Amino acid sequence: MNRAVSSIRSHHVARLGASRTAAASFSSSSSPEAAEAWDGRFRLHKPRGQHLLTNPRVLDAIVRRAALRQGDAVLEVGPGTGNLTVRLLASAAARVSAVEIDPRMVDAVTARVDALGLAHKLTLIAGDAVETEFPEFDVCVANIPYGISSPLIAKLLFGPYRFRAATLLLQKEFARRLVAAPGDSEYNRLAANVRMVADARLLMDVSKRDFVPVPKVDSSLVEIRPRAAAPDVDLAEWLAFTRACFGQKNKTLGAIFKQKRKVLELFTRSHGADERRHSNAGGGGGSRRLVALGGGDDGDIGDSDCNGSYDGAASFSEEEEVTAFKAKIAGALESSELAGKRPSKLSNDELLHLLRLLNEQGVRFQ
Ligand SMILES: C[S@@+](CC[C@H](N)C(=O)[O-])C[C@H]1O[C@@H](n2cnc3c(N)ncnc32)[C@H](O)[C@@H]1O
Repeated sequence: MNRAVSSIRSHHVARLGASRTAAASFSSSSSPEAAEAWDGRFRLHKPRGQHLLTNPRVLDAIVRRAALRQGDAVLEVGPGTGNLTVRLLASAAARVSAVEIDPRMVDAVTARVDALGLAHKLTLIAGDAVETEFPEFDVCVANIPYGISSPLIAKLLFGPYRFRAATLLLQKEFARRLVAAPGDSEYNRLAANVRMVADARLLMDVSKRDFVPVPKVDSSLVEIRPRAAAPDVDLAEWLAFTRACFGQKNKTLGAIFKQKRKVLELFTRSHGADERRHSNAGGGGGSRRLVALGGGDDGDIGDSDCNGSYDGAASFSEEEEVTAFKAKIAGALESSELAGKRPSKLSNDELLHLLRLLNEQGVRFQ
């Protein structure tokens, strides 16, 4: 979110009559499939996730499942040549803002929307959706490049945005991990973090044959609804805690938090956090960290099981302190009765209970 928006093009040129004619031509019953087909006018870049969704019935279904309301402001990420964009523009939505990284796609969607007389409803933002500040929106509807799924969802859910729902087409396996519940074989940090702030559900599966060029993977449409009330936890602390827990999700929590390296890492961090808290007294540092997480950070909320690395070592004089610190961690685990449990089997309430006990003992993750 730190980088400036590279350019914004707003179009206010069309007449309403032209929009109505255009709107009529997007329903699958009246539009020939050729309207969505790719004519090969330039090379599509697979590393940019440029797989265009060309099945009009699937495109119509996505807009239907998004349940747009009269007057909605819609955010689309990666409009490509505009197959979804034109349907969003023809819906009840008042306006669509679309963020596209590839200038060739920006030109393609601009020309198409101009020709349909719908440009007055579209704001096209040329830039990287992970870095670019989004305008206000009510709903996000997008067939996104799958490579940015995790940072984009982190930005939507842990950034400053307030919106009703995001209806996103995602890689099928990623979608399954996103909606997994505690105890499911796919349950993971991503799902735990999303569950903390939102409800996520699968809407439908989409075959890879509905895209051009055909990708290696199938897709699923997912709806993510942020909860109205913010959870009663410092989210930056929670995200750092789940990183520690799920880094080795097949180990028990007792085994994870007994490791010398982990204890030393937490010891150093907790002492650093104490110093930061004292120097920041009354400063509201938690929320500032969260804003950074929305885009300036690595945006990771758990799609990769990564272990934090730590290269520090305790000096002799610290050894006793570290031993006492280790005992505090063990004490918190014991009173939670979760030492023998794997994080992937636990609900967020159980994990949150453990985090609170650890925090009470002065153990900090952020
Ligand atoms: C999967 S295609 C979807 C195209 C179109 N929405 C459709 O359904 O046919 C993803 C689009 O996102 C664009 N894109 C890739 N990375 C992006 C990023 N970081 N920010 C914004 N757009 C990006 C690609 O150029 C491409 O147009």
